[in-house]
Amino acid sequence: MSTNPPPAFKPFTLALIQLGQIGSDKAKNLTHAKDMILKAATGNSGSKKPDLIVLPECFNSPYGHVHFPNYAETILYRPGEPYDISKSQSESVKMLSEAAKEAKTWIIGGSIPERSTAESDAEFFNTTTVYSPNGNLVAMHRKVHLFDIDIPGKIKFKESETLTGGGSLNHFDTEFARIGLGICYDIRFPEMTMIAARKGAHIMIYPGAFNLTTGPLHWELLQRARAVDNQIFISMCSPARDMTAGYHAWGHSMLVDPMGEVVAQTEHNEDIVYAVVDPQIFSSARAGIPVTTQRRFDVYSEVQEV
Ligand SMILES: NC(=O)CCC(=O)C(=O)O
Repeated sequence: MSTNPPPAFKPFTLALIQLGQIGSDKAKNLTHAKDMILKAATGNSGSKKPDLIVLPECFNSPYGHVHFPNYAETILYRPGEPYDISKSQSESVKMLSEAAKEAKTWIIGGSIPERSTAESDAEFFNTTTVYSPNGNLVAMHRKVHLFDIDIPGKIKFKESETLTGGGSLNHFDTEFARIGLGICYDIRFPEMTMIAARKGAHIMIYPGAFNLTTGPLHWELLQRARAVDNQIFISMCSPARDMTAGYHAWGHSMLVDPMGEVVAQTEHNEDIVYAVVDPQIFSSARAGIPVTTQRRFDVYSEVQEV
């Protein structure tokens, strides 16, 4: 993770694609995702063309641990090293790179199941990749906290049946902001957001896919909590809800500002949410309630290991 000073925070337009039609046919999933990126890139009547487009978690595959190995792609990205897209073994990476170039926008490519190597002893990750407007792959994040839950009678899910958790925290810099990365369940771990905020992130973006049990209770609450605690913007981008799929996503893709207000959101159908990320709210929240300068690290140090 870079420790350079963050870029100046400038207003930018975000487009969250709450993608529908994610089925078992990967080629169709990729074609539809690209079409939606190009549609999102034109903006809507009330907004300018977006600077950054975000896809949801697991956009090229059905969501479920049995599917991950079958849909996984080998990316072989090494942070800080140039990446030759033309030699990439990942069709999703190639599509996202082309889409970023055609749309001339930054893209956070939701997430895909990733295979660490082409060898038989490969590990599998839930991975997001990031593209600059010239189509370069510039950052990657592997979901750190795997979604392993069991709420009797409601939902049981165990990503760790086939996935391994990522081992790093990641952000990237654009010409308008420093952007921290997480994936879905990662939002339940405030440490991650706190570290990103203290490293200068202006916004944390989480491709995600909550469900019909935890979604209504926690989806908005967690985003507002992380936003207020850290006085940064928080956004989560979900797939659309498909009641014929094995996993029912909550939807409600949204952007929350540093005061904890929901700036924009949608319901559960396929949709594109456009929102302006306004640095003025970031500055006024921090000036009015100056917790970022009132922290008592002298007191907290004793609980670091608890
Ligand atoms: N895909 C996920 O990580 C789902 C997380 C979730 O639903 C939760 O309640 O947390």
